[in-house]
Order: sequence, then C-alpha cells, then structure tokens
Amino acid sequence: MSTSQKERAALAALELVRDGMTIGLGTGSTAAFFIEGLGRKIREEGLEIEAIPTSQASDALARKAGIELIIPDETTVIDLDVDGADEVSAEGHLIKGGGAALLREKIIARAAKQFVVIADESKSVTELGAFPLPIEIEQFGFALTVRALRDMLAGEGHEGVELSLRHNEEGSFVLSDGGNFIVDAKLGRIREPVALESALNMIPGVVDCGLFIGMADQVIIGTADGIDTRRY
Ligand SMILES: O=C[C@H](O)[C@H](O)[C@H](O)COP(=O)(O)O
Repeated sequence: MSTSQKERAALAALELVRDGMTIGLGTGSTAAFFIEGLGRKIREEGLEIEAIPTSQASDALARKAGIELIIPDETTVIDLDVDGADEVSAEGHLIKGGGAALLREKIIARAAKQFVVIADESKSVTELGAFPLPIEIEQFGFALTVRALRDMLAGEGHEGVELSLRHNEEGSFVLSDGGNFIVDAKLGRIREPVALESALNMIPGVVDCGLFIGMADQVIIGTADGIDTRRY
C-alpha cells in the first residue's frame, strides 16, 4: 500500500500521542487519517484516551474507530489537538474551514495545550489567500452582513472581491454544524492576516473566520518521501 502525503503527516502526529491524553480531533480528509490511526493505536497499545471531535463528521468517524468521546467542561485539559488546513504559510498561519468546521476547530485549537497541523505539500504557501477564505456568518440578516464584509474589505484594499455564500451540489446553502452560513471570500493575497482577522471578527453577524493566526505549535507536512516538521 502506498502512503499518501496526508497519511504520512497523520502517522507522524500519532507519535505525539501518549497514554491518558485528551485529544482534539480535527475535521477533513487529513484529520480522518489521524482519527483512524488513533483508533488503531488505542486498540493495539491498550491506551486510555478521551477525545473531543470538532464536527459531526469527525464524531461519526471517531465512534466508528472505537474512540471514547467526551463533552468538555471547564476543568477539561486538552493535551493535543490534531487538525488539517487548507493553507499553511511560512509563519505557520492558517486558512481553515474548507469543510465548514472552522468555528468548532478554532474553539478546540485555542483550548489545546498543543495544536498540531497536518497537511500535504499542496497546502504549504508563502502567503495566504489563494484559497478562498471561509467566513462563518449568522443566518439572520445575512445579506446585510455580506454587504458589511464587502465594504470593510474594500476599505482594506480588497475592492471588488468575490464573496459567495457556499452552496452544496443540490443548490442549498451549506450550514456549519452550528447552523450558520459560510461565505467564501476570494482575496487572492492576504498581506496583513492579523489585522484582517480582527477586522472580520468585529463585524456584527460574523461568527468567526477561517484565519488561524499564530495558533499552530507544530506543522507536519507530508512530502513525497517523508515529512517536513516546522515548530513555532
Ligand atoms: O472545515 C474544515 C477544516 O478546516 C479542514 O481541516 C480543512 O478544510 C482541510 O481539509 P482536508 O484535510 O480535507 O484538506
């Protein structure tokens, strides 16, 4: 069996798992390799692991893999969170949310002692922005929120940016697990991601955006014949 770059990164992240840990489970095709691998590791090594999924999809995968899931309370210590990304910059800043899970992913990444990103080489970029930035917005007044986004982005030098409400193949709006809409913003190039994240999250109606700035402790990129690990 040939190992894909995504799987290679996921297998490397499994090396960070220790008995007794509470682990955040990311969302997407790369995180799925980690979840399946974690299930195998728990069975083979008899580990005591509790996990918190960042989406209904990852919840279902984890249950299938036999991983014990918990709902965190205020005392919960999340030792490790492992998740994929849509783009990873040289500084370790991320774009996430291609699978509409950005809010739950950010809540868990923010709470985790160690946030590890796993990705294939195609996700590694010098500057964020080629991947349309997912922005999660409240359904109420969504058209007004889109207008406010457009106005703010124009003021920040992103005039005429294409903003689209995400639809599925049947033409219905895509909803996040929390029931919100997702707007994809084709920015092309994000020069100041720190300022942009703050400006986006200040707009009433914006629940959160897919910029994860300075959050990753470690990025593991699967390559053709190994891994490239970056620590921040
Ligand atoms: O909302 C989805 C997540 O942010 C994913 O982690 C991201 O889209 C990467 O997914 P994949 O590993 O499938 O490329």
